Amino acid sequence: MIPLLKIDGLKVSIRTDDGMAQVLDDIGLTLERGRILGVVGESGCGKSTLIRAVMGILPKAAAVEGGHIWFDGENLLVFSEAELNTRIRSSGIGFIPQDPLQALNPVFKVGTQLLETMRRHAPDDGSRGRDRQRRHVARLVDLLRRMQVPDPETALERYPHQFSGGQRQRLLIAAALACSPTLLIADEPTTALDVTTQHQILLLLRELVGEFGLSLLFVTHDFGVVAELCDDLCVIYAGQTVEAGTVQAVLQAPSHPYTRALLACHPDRATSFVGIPGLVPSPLARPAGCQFADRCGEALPRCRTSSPLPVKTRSGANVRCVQYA
Ligand SMILES: Nc1ncnc2c1ncn2[C@@H]1O[C@H](COP(=O)(O)OP(=O)(O)OP(=O)(O)O)[C@@H](O)[C@H]1O
Repeated sequence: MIPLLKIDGLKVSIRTDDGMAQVLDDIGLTLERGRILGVVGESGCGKSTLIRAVMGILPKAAAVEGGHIWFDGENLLVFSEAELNTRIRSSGIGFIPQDPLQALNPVFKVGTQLLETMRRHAPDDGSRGRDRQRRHVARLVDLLRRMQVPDPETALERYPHQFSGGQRQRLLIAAALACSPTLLIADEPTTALDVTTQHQILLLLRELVGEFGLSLLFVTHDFGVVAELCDDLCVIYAGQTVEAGTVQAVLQAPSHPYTRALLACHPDRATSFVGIPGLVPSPLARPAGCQFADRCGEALPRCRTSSPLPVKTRSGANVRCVQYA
């Protein structure tokens, strides 16, 4: 069966006052049906731009310079705005944002906001007017009950501030599911939550993937979350996929020096507070050769001149590093 989402060779640049920023430069990933793929990378690696490219909401100054985004076998990059609206942003892909407080307008009731999303994006089921509205309310109440939001019948009448952070995130998961998508994209949805609430939300997401037959693309910088939630993992650095494989393969035997450096920084593994020295290169001034070479403890002279392509290692993961080329 073809994967639900497959991205290959994706290149995106953004026009800025200081010149063209090469933000994505050869991103590749595969999300199989019914699986959870974690996309990991430091701040500034291009995770949000990748999500925007998949959802067709890149900024106007952005240009896709190469590659494909295959969704259910169709290249989203050739879809018109109208097709993206009716087929992708509605029933195709559901999005769970990082910050529910920012995503929900504080002055409108939760029901008003979620129903507006459904009014605009829910697939046409033949119902009209009040009948359609009644169906949407019933679907939302069912979903809120499933998300274990307290008093789901009255929740729609409440305002965002009347919910806790974890409950607000559950509201947004319900909103993302309301139009019955096949792909869910979550952008660090548990970052602002305490550890217990984070664990509950991750558990809920895992259950929903099985129950609703979804695939989940989960963006995070936290390997702990990846280990707990994901089946597969794609590590990105400076707009490139540097390592991709099953979570088991990559976490047990990380091949790319960047993956190893990121893992060494994780609180569960680090013996003291450490970080990777140096910064992600600016997309306005990408170095020649391997993008990680300047920060890599294992860099060889040729790393600064040759740009390796991803190759399969013995663990089954794909790695972009001259050591394996
Ligand atoms: N509209 C834009 N104009 C100029 N540069 C941009 C724009 N959007 C993103 N960039 C640059 O592209 C790079 C990747 O940004 P992006 O937000 O995709 O990274 P990220 O991995 O999601 O980071 P974070 O985890 O901090 O959100 C950064 O260097 C950023 O400054």
